[in-house]
Amino acid sequence: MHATSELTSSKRVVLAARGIDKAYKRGPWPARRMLPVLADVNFSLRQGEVVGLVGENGSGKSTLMKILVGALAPDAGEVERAARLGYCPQTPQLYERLTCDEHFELFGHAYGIDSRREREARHSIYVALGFERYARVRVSQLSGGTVAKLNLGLALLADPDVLLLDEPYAGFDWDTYLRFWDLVAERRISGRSVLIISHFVADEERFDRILDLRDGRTVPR
Ligand SMILES: Nc1ncnc2c1ncn2[C@@H]1O[C@H](COP(=O)(O)OP(=O)(O)OP(=O)(O)O)[C@@H](O)[C@H]1O
Repeated sequence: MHATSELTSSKRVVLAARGIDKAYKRGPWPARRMLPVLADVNFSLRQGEVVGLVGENGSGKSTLMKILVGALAPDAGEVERAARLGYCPQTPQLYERLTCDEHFELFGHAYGIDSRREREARHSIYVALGFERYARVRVSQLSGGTVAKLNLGLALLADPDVLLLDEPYAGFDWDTYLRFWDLVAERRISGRSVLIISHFVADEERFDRILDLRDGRTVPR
């Protein structure tokens, strides 16, 4: 793990969750019961931190991520967002008939970025992740790995202060995996924060902190 984690502890908190509970309804009526997934989760992310949230399949990682970004309401607890967030969901929310370029244009409009800045950002994302040659290819014709690059690229487009990534490197080849970590390291140096959730962590030294999600709670490793 990075030696600077003590340094970052003096930095401001950009995202915090306190006392988060979440349960889902399960099973057919009338045998419906509540399945508790998160129980009193407390979490914070500081400026310039790269944090891993690790847990086995079904442990509630995506549920917590959705609550952190505001896509899902918790049953109890609160989330404080003190910076601009970018979110890369586990299942890409893309349009089959649109090309990569068209996605960047569409998301650029949605983020309110002017078209010159959007084109510059798009170009550097293509170069950083190595998929410029697919710029004019429709999503329906892209490989799974390229879809994952586009999904990540769209989260990067508005240059958010905090990047929340749900299983970002699952479909990446080795070269892209290394490019991904270069990109994360650059963001870290420039004071931006990254939260990565995954069911496995191969390179612990790339993170400032790793938290395990176990029995509905986050436990520092
Ligand atoms: N909308 C839903 N309704 C009912 N149960 C749900 C719903 N979403 C998730 N669950 C259940 O909540 C638990 C946690 O799911 P979640 O997707 O948060 O886990 P995860 O740690 O991200 O899993 P994975 O590593 O497989 O992606 C699982 O048992 C899942 O089946």
